[in-house]
Amino acid sequence: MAVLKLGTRGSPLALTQANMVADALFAAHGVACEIHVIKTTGDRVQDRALAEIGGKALWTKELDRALLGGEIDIAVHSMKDVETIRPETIVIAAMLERADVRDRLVGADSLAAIREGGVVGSSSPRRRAQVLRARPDLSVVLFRGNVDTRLAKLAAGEADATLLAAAGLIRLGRDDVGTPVALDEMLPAPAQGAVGVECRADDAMTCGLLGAIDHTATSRAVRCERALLAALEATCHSPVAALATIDDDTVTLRAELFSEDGAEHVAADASGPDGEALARDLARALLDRAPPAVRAGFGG
Ligand SMILES: NCc1[nH]cc(CCC(=O)O)c1CC(=O)O
Repeated sequence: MAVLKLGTRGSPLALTQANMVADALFAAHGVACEIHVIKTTGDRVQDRALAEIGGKALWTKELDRALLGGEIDIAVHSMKDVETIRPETIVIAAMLERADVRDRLVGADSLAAIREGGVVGSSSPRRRAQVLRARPDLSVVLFRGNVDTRLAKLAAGEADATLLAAAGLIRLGRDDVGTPVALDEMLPAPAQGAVGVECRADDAMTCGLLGAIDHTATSRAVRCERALLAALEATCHSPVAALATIDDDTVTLRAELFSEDGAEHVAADASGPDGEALARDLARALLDRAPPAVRAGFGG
């Protein structure tokens, strides 16, 4: 194998993550990667909520096509942006070790410190519901674009505060930005902080190379969180937070579902040896207890 053709989106965060994968492959096998930047629909459309224009497939469709067409050998994604159901011809063959899973609040030291009636910028249904749950007096306005675009909107006064994933900020060397929000206050999005690498299902050699850079605990946790999304039939509109942690052979999954306006929620947690079975059971328990306004966000 001369070089592996690595496909990625072109945002600064995507490129940083692509280079992390290239470095890991070089360290493990001495294999070099050639980085191919692929523009996705999600990168082009910046003025509407993701959920409104077609969901997470906006980030993956073009990379899937390049992968299946042989233009690239591997595709690197933020796992948070990868749809729950993937084509059978593509496998998620590795995940890098997960970074800080928390959200960071930028513009205020805590949600409680935001001025009465203030404005938070976010386009995530989960963050919106969590913010409104904690502070029903706030309003949440649409904020999209990459990390720098969002910080520029904040600096321009379009909102009093915004929320960003700590993982993205840390990987961009912006660890100085914002204050981490405690997990008890704000559970993250499923798969937040994890970088995944996909290859063609029939490309055994590349699957093998990727297997060697897989961080097992991260993969187990993220697969559990993704199994929860599948069992909930969550879409990109669904306000859902979840975090799986691994302790020896035991997976612990915490999850919370919200109504769109954050006024209602259900939360639950469970532990067991089989993360995916655990996720299915927890999904059923959550949906059984969910009031109609929460239930409305799930089930297709
Ligand atoms: N939806 C955008 C997105 N996808 C992944 C990250 C950050 C990195 C990660 O969570 O792995 C972000 C930005 C954000 O939420 O602040």
